Amino acid sequence: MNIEVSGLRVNYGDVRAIDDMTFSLDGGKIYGLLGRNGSGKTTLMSVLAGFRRESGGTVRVGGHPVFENAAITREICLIRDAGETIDIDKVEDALYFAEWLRPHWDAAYAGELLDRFGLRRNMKVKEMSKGQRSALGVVVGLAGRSQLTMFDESYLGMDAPSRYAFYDALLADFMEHPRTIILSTHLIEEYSSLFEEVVIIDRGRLVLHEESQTLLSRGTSVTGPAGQVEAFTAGLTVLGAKRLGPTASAMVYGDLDEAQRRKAREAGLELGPIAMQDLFVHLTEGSGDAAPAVPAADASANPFGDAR
Ligand SMILES: Nc1ncnc2c1ncn2[C@@H]1O[C@H](COP(=O)(O)OP(=O)(O)OP(=O)(O)O)[C@@H](O)[C@H]1O
Repeated sequence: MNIEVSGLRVNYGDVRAIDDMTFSLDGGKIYGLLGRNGSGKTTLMSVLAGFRRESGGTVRVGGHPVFENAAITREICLIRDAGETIDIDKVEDALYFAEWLRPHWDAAYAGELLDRFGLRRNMKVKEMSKGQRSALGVVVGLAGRSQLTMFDESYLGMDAPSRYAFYDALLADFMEHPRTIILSTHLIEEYSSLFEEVVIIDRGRLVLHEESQTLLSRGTSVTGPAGQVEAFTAGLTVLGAKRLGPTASAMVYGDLDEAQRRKAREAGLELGPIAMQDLFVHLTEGSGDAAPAVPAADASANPFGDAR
């Protein structure tokens, strides 16, 4: 299910949570929606799900407006952090409700997932732990097989084995039943390998939307003799650097061309990937401007700082 967002604005009274946001997603992929606290992720997903009306601009899912459009919202599922089932008595009631609501509901798969997360049908939702409630949300989200499925930090409270079980289940089920999945998370490194494309927002504005691989290719770690690392990175955008004895390692933002890579090799430097989380921090720090620029002062500052 494709998504087109054009000039979107969402206000809460005087607060503008989304400001002139435009992007489009082809659908049929797993997307990461990343942004710092209060950047507008939940607001954006609420509008995509039809829970909230846009204040301006347009949102189309599968080519149709979403708000108060039952034909399209029945194909959309948004699972919030504590699960969307919190006012429901028992797990079995949550499943019954989901089956009634979701046209592609797979009851057998829901049963499998309950076992995988150690949930029982007769459990009372209000007596479940936060992690168990999140797991129930995940079961409802996955077994619903909605054309557009969004998980808004739905892993909150889930322990590491449960989160890994979620990633495995999500990927396996997505391969068998491709659909559009949007995951918002602050656990960027845990999730990053799932994302085919990434949308980063900051203070209600789009920072970037691109393939994960393209984003990752913008960052390079440079490791080797400290003097050589410093000489090589002079004039480049250095996100961070550390030094251990005679060896230093720096994270560089921006494409390195073949000549630069050759120069690095000749200087005995090792080039490697850097983590998506480091790129995210760089892209969203400071002013929150849409352009992923580093203030000139940062580029010229000595990134090796006190470590020298
Ligand atoms: N009901 C509301 N009333 C007023 N302001 C709100 C409301 N909900 C959200 N906001 C504001 O809108 C902005 C975006 O909030 P939103 O919850 O969408 O961010 P988020 O990216 O999901 O944050 P987090 O990562 O902390 O969950 C914030 O400035 C927030 O204070």
